[in-house]
Amino acid sequence: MRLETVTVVGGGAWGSALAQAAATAGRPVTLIARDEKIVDEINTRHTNTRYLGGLALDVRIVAESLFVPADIVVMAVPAQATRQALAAIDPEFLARRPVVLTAKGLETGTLERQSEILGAMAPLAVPYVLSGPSFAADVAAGRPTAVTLAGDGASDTSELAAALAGPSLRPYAADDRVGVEIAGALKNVYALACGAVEGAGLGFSARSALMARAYAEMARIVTAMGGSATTLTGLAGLGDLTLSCTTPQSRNYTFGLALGRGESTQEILAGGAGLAEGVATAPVAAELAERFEVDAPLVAAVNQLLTGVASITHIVAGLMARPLKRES
Ligand SMILES: NC(=O)C1=CN([C@@H]2O[C@H](COP(=O)(O)OP(=O)(O)OC[C@H]3O[C@@H](n4cnc5c(N)ncnc54)[C@H](OP(=O)(O)O)[C@@H]3O)[C@@H](O)[C@H]2O)C=CC1
Ligand SMILES: O=C(CO)COP(=O)(O)O
Repeated sequence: MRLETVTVVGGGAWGSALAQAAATAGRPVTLIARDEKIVDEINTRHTNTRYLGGLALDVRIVAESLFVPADIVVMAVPAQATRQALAAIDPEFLARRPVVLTAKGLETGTLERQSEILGAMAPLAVPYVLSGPSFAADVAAGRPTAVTLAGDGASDTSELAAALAGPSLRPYAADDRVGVEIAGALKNVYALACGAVEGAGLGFSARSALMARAYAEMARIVTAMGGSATTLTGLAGLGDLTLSCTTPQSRNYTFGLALGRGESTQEILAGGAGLAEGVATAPVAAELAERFEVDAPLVAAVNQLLTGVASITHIVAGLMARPLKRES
């Protein structure tokens, strides 16, 4: 199959960064942004100041407001917007083509993963998931990043990985699409928790303990949902959990910092916080954990914090008082 041209759907930070990676690797790339002002700015000034500040974008990136078919389609809108963005694309343009899903979240209401949404909206598309430790600012600036690109084992992911690779973006091919999708969504929930621990001044020992227990919880959820725990040892699991749980460069971590300092979810949202996918994903993850009968106290704790039913002091005391058990 020819894998030369790329269309990236989503004119935000991540879509622009992925378009930049494709362009600097010499691939013809079109970036689809729904905001005409952003389309115009990218085409004329070669910047996307709203989402990437003054960073210079590759002049070869062509921005459009309407979908342009390509050999590879990359979806890079927020997880809750993927269904709507796909609805604007004729499914025939996606049929039998690789569609790379990059949003890290689970859909409210349906509880669906991104590939399930794609399956409903464009059943003949060939779904892949790209995830891992990769801030848009780093990818766009050409700093070295490595990610997991997962198919379902039925298709040749290595060929697609080669078609997406560039000097600063190194995709590793994998087959556990479910594991990668769940890991990417859950790390945002745990990043909220880790930010809250720092915001409440509970110390880095607590944060590291939380990360390790989050990893164990993630493994229980992933395996219950049909993914592999081994996937979590890689970039999309340990790699992204480590990145997002340790720095305020993560929007989820920053949202958690504010929660830990005592601000409510509503106050933080009203203050114009950047996209924090974990906020919408946390209740979905709790529902899925219940459906798959998985013990997920940390997902539950994040939901308590987000809804404001308990203070962080109370929540942490509850976690510390859980019955002692063997580590697993
Ligand atoms: N930023 C990052 O470092 C990374 C982000 N991701 C993931 O990528 C996804 C997108 O994040 P990111 O780009 O950072 O988010 P941003 O908030 O930077 O950008 C979101 C973009 O999506 C557009 N959009 C929103 N709703 C729709 C819609 N219904 N139809 C079409 N376009 C829409 C927005 O348009 P408008 O400007 O008009 O509102 C905006 O261009 C998230 O799931 C995130 O977890 C993954 C790895 C890294
Ligand atoms: O997923 C990311 C880095 O891998 C980006 O994290 P945030 O969405 O929390 O900023």
